[in-house]
This record gives sequence, structure tokens and C-alpha cells, in this order.
Amino acid sequence: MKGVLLVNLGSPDSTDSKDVKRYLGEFLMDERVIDAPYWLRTFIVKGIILNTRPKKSAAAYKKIWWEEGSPLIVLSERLQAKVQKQVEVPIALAMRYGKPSIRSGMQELYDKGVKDVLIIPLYPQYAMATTETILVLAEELRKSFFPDMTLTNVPAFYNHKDYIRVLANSIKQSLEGKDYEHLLFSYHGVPERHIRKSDITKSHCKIDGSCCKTPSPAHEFCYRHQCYETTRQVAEVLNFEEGTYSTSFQSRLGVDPWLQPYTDRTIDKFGLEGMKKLAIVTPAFVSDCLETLEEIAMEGEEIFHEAGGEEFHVVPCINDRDDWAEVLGRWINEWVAKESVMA
Ligand SMILES: C=CC1=C(C)c2cc3[nH]c(cc4nc(cc5[nH]c(cc1n2)c(C)c5CCC(=O)O)C(CCC(=O)O)=C4C)c(C)c3C=C
Ligand SMILES: [Fe+2]
Ligand SMILES: [Fe+2]
Repeated sequence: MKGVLLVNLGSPDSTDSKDVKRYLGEFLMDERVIDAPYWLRTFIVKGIILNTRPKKSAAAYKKIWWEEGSPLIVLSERLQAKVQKQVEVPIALAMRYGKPSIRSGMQELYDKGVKDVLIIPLYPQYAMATTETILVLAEELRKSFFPDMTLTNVPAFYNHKDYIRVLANSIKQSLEGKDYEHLLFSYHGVPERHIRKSDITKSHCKIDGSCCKTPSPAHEFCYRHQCYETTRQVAEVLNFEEGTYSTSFQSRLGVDPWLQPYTDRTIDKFGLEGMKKLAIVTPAFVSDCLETLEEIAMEGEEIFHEAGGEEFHVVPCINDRDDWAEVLGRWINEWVAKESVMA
């Protein structure tokens, strides 16, 4: 029997500093998130980050938390429920960090008799800190606890026409009737080192962008290329003129160089240059979360206003949009009928 595991990033159980600390500990000790040797990662995470960050992060989570819980979890549950209505096979929801875990999602499917699982990482662009870590963990769990299961996955869908259409629809509807001079596509950042590590050719990725338009097998796993490609394809569908949109990277942590340009500095620069009306969309996130509701919609707006900007429009993530749930339902039904993923 077939079944589906939808996987998102995860959130703390509550906004209590202790829960945030436990969640951040699990998240940041992942060797594909902070990719330092174990001893150094332990020192950085347990010796430095977990002594200061949980309090600050807990305060930020408090600003965006909903009565039903973490926005990311609640929105993922709503999406799961909508997609379930489109398909006959069971769909379980799991988070890479925190609850419900990937192991519990696999167990839930197994208990229903599912042996053939389609994993859908809820990330449009591939990164070792997102898609890769989900697939690696799921395979480890399969080997240890569910050896008679087979796993297949939906690959990064950053350029899939169905996804591009949903994102374009969402931008169009959200900005309908709004006046804005520029649309900024802000993606979650990753350290530049991650891009080099994911380069299967070991020689293609140059970080400065000189490589991302040259076709290469490296692009199947290049987060930077995939982000720029999502922006380019959405801009094409919406007939945006060159210069009226751009791409940036948010949420950097630590002192190493991350993908640039940085979103906060870009917003500041736009304001200082005299831009008055800015719109922003965050396509690396399928569900609204701390990084979109607080870092962009609150901090980003403040930066823009302080730099002289006046109107700041934030496009919501695709969340549980009907057209998005329909697309996921179609991809699943195609897999169920034909064995192929996303024809
Ligand atoms: C070294 C650190 C991090 C890397 C690399 C990273 C990549 C990455 N993350 C997301 C998506 C999300 N990240 C979120 C929160 C978050 N991310 C990091 C660090 C790295 N992320 C931290 C420390 C946090 C916690 C928040 C904080 O303390 O400020 C979230 C939000 C979760 C929520 O509960 O709302 C998402 C989603 C992507 C897509 C990505 C690489 C492409
Ligand atoms: Fe993150
Ligand atoms: Fe590149």
C-alpha cells in the first residue's frame, strides 16, 4: 500500500525558553545545518548559541504565536487536511525537528499498512540544511525500524510549472490594487560553504553568481541557482520588467559569509535610496513562520520605515492555498497511478 509523508522544518513545542532551547539544540546540532566537526559544533551550539539565543528567540516566537500553536505547524496541518481530501492514500505530517517527528510519521503510515512511501519535503529549493537532511534521516530510520518500506521523494520543485503558477497567483492576488515600486524575493540564506559542499561537479559553483546561468548538473543541488531560477520564472509569468524585482537572502547566523545580498541590508539600502513603496515575498518558505512573520513582516518593515520607506507589503507564503493543495494532490495521484513523481 502507498502513503505520503509531508515534511516541514518544525517549531518549538511552546514559546517557553526551555522548549525553544530544546528545539534549537536539536536543529543546530544537525551536521547538515551547522556543518562543523562534532566537537566544534557542540562547542558552538551548546557552549555559545544555546546560552544566549533561546531567550531572544522565545521573545520573537511570542510575537507571532497563534492560539492554536506555532504558525508553521498549524499551517502545515491545514495543508495536510486539504491535500488529504484530494487523494485516497493516507497522508502523514512530520517535522524534521521537534514534533511530530519523522519517525512517528513513518510509524503512523506503517500502522496503516503503508510500505511504499512518497516523501514530500516542503521546500521548493534544495539545500543540505533542508531537503537533504530530511531524506538522510528518513533513510536511516527506514533501515533501522522499517526495513520493508521503500522511500521515494518529490525532488526540489523550484522550477516546476505548477509551483511557479501557484506562487505567481499568490503574489498577484496579494498585491492586487497595491502600489509598489519593487518586489524583493527574499530567500532563507545558507553559508556560502554549503553551496560549495553541494556542488557535485566540485568545480562549478563560484558563489558570486557567475556560474548560476551556465547550465550544469551541479544545479540539481545548488540552492543559489534554484532561488534565482524561481525568481526568474515567476517574473517571467508575471511579466515583470527588469529592475522592478530582485533577489536577496535573509536570516544569517554566525560570522561566516552567507549568500548575498543580505535582505536586511537590501531593505535598508532601498529606503536610503529614496524608495517609498516596497513589496516582499519569501519563496523559500512554504508556510509562514518566525522567519516571515517576525523577521520580515516586523523587523523588515521597521528597517524600511527607519530608512525613509513608507509602504511595506508582505506577500504571505503559499501556506494552505487551494491551488497549492490541488497541485500537491495531483502530484500524489500521478505517483499513485503511474509510479512516476511529478510528470
Ligand atoms: C546555521 C543555521 C541555519 C541554516 C543553515 C538554516 C537554513 C534554513 N532554514 C530554513 C527554514 C527555516 N529556518 C527557521 C528558523 C531558524 N533557522 C535557523 C538557522 C539556520 N537555518 C535558526 C537558528 C532558526 C530559529 C529561529 C531563531 O532562533 O531565530 C524557520 C522557522 C521555524 C519556525 O518555527 O517558525 C524556517 C522555516 C531554510 C529554508 C533553510 C535553508 C535553505
Ligand atoms: Fe533556518
Ligand atoms: Fe551557481
